[in-house]
Amino acid sequence: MPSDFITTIDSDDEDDLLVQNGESSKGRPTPNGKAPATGGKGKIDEDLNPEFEFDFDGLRNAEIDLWGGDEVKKSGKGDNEPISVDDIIARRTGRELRSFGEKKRKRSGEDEEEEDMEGSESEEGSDDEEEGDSEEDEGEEEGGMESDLGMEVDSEDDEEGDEDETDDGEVEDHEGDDDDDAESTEDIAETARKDAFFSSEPTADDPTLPSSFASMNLSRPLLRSLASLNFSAPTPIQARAIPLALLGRDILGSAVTGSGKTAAFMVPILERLTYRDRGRGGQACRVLVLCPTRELAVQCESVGKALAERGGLDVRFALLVGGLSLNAQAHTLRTLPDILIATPGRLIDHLTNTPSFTLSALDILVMDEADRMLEDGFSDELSEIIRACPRSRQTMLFSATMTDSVDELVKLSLDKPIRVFVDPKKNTADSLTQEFVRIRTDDNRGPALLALCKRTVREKCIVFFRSKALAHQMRVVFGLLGMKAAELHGNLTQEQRLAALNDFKAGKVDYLLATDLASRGLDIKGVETVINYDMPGQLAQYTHRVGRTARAGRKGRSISLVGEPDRKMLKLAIRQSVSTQIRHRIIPTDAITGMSAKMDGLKEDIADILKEEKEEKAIRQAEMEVKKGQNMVEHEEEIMGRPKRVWFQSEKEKAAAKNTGKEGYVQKFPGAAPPEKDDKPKVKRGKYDGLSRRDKRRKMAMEEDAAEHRASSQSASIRAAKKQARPQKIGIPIAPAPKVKSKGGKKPARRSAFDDKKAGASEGMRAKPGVGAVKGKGAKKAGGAKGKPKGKR
Ligand SMILES: Nc1ncnc2c1ncn2[C@@H]1O[C@H](COP(=O)(O)OP(=O)(O)OP(=O)(O)O)[C@@H](O)[C@H]1O
Repeated sequence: MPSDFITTIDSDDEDDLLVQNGESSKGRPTPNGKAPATGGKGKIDEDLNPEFEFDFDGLRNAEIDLWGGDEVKKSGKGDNEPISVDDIIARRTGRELRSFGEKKRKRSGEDEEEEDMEGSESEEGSDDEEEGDSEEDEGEEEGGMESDLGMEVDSEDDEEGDEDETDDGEVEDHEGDDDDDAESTEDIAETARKDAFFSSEPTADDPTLPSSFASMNLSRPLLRSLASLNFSAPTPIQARAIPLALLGRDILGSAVTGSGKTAAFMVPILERLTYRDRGRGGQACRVLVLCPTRELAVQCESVGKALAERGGLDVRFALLVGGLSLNAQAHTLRTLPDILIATPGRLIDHLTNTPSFTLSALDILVMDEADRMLEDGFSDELSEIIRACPRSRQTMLFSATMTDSVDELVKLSLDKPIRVFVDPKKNTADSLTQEFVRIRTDDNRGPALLALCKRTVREKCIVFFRSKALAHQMRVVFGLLGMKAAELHGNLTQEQRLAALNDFKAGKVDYLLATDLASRGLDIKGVETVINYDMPGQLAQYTHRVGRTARAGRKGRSISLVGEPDRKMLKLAIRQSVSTQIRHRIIPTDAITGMSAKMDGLKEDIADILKEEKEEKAIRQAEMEVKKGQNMVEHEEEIMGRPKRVWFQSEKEKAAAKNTGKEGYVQKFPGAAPPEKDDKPKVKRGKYDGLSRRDKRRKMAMEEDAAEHRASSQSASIRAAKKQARPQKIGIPIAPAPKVKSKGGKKPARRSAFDDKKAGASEGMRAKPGVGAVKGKGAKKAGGAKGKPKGKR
């Protein structure tokens, strides 16, 4: 591997990458007035995927409001307005925090506002120092890229490097003929299983792939809608997946982050719903889209709604996610919405507790970020959901890091799924530049991040942390240093989570300090930089994190702080990327030491702010308790009269499932860091020890509920009610097809409820002859819904 393989950025100047990007550099001062470094830049421009030549002048996402869904707006503020760390900081420092954009506007508009210039002056000062610093640094950082990052990146060299690490599982893979033999036998067996499991239809190099949405025979309203969203041509995954999805095929879809996978399943869903039977009895929940996080579900719903509304389609959605009102959701469910977008936990809650809600008429099941959903952590919930879905459904799984491991997929009872993997060797977008910063000691991590943000990455940046506590602490530090940040992690209320996203999206804050909660699927326009404060434990996580930028053909960069323990992950990350996308960034030592001193000076303030926040929280909590008590007194009858909820998993079970998931995932990725384990000897704890009062009460209530439920016949009556309320199959009743034993002699032929004779399978799916018409033999599913597309062999 040649040592000049990776470009070294020898100062933390504003990288040329974003300055090149017309939209992002607008109005931004070029630090030091330096000409941007040219290394590799031209190459990136040339490498821009031509398939993403869309019109991106802000129209698209400006028009799809991803975070402002009705359900979200409903959660009003008022008495329970969350505590703002920014307010506490402002009170202490006597200075209100402003975003980078606001500061810039102020600076250019009102020169007299000297006090606002303070921060920016010091920023400029630090920029002026950069050149000298970086030169010094070059001297310090001897040995170029390889010794700096302590590794080689060429595949051959990698193998050599690996051989040195005798205790490395990866090395063993390369060592010894016996191992190779065993591995290859395993490979052959696995390949044979895959061949038997998946459909062998070629999709990747099919010359008949549609080059426009119009040639997919989509209905006019949908074409109108796509045009109004500026989706002028299908992305590669859309061109491959949409025609197959319209035919009702089970699909396993994978393409790099930000390549339009959401529309790849949403468009065919909407198209097929256009032809559903709307008569009495035809109404039912027909489509379920499962997402691993609430935010992703909100986003997915917004994309679907935007597509439907713009085409004037009469399709109703329901968002079933935790953190939003259960009652409102139950109410919507009673109206039998067509498409459910849900997170697993809340969906199961409704399946268990909302009378008459059932998935028995479901036609399409989609799992977004499916590899995540297939992890052990979701296993129980997933099995429960799959059990509730009819076998005859169509199933579509999508993810940028999709697995085609048969072991994991069998539980979904797929029917000859087709793998639609766009460029499976490539996991990151061509327009992404990945930078790595070597961190010598962990103490330097914080200062390095702050130096980077203070001097270089001033806005539109997501910073990923491994822990919620760290993300929160950093927010305080950012605030004290005058940088406006929001945090996004699981310790926040749903309202706070969505507010953080909205603020970031609107540019009210420059940094989103997040945990992996935000790593998957989120499509936030204009994110220029993703910083990994630490390397994540799994490669897939890394791929998704950095995939929050450089989406849909736009440019973006990731900057990862890499310490010694992250070496393996670094190797894996480099291995899966195009070499021209990799850079080594050096942050001047002076900048780090300076920042370190600043952080030391802030220690007391940080502790005080966190304490003040805690106290405020406690006061709010107490106030809430009082309110609750009052409510209880005033409305006791009504509250006690409500049916008791049944919980699918206790908190303990949930935690256990989560841990299994973590461990399982780490095993799958040999380079991954082990899950955080508590090595301390376990002291036997009381049942409710360590729980907050709220959690303790909740736990007690749950236990009571569970006990009562076992004794009562409630679930039986719900089941009976559900059975009664089960919607009829849509369309004209079709005489049951004579039972034909398939070759394997096991599964009965599938039917989709969309395969309505009246609409006609080919009409309903718009599968015109020659595009995807159903042919007798290939029509595996009832009505020929899953006939193989003509001309695709
Ligand atoms: N055909 C198209 N033309 C133009 N823009 C598109 C097209 N399809 C999707 N997009 C845009 O591309 C962006 C990324 O889409 P999407 O969020 O679906 O990506 P993804 O592949 O699901 O990413 P991830 O793997 O991170 O979940 C969105 O802003 C979307 O509006």
